Amino acid sequence: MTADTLLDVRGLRAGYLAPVLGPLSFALARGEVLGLCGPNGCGKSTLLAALLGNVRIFAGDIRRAPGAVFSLQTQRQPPVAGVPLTGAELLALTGAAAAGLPPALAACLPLRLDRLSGGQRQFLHLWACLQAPADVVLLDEPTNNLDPDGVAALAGALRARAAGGAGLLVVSHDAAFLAAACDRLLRLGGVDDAA
Ligand SMILES: Nc1ncnc2c1ncn2[C@@H]1O[C@H](COP(=O)(O)OP(=O)(O)OP(=O)(O)O)[C@@H](O)[C@H]1O
Repeated sequence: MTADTLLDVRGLRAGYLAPVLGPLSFALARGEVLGLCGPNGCGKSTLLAALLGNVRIFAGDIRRAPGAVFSLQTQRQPPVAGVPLTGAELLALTGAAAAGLPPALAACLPLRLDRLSGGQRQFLHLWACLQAPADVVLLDEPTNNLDPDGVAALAGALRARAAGGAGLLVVSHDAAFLAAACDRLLRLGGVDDAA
């Protein structure tokens, strides 16, 4: 691992009762946005979970930079119905700064999350993850529910976060978004992946 390497994955096979991905090898460096794509069920979400030690590792090695802090946005938003939590409070919970939020979203910050639209809520949830004080940011389908302006704003925010020194791994089926936001792509195709 070099000084800038945040993650170094070698020959990883991971899954549940049996492996669902790999063997897979790749590295992620500071300042880099790595896109992760591939068909439904090929193991993209499982890979994110494996990086945090949340699924079974059958083979291989995951090396993390010592002391690196990880932030994960999953496809499942936490339930907010009936919870009097505002957008501003959500950002405070993860330590995320509001600076850089698109103005329409910044205007939503004083409002309860359960009174926002699905896209507004999605954007604030992923902003809370993206801008948390982490070295590695893992995002799973962050463009879900976003309109084209939101997708463009998100791509810019990812680039800015990487320029600030983080490393990002972003799962998406949106090829145009990945092309706009990422430095390179890792394509998963099943249990014979090799990168
Ligand atoms: N908790 C689980 N227990 C057992 N198998 C699971 C579990 N979660 C996912 N799987 C299986 O692992 C495989 C990979 O799932 P995963 O969610 O990683 O795919 P994905 O590439 O993220 O898919 P999508 O593009 O649909 O989000 C699938 O065959 C799925 O059925």
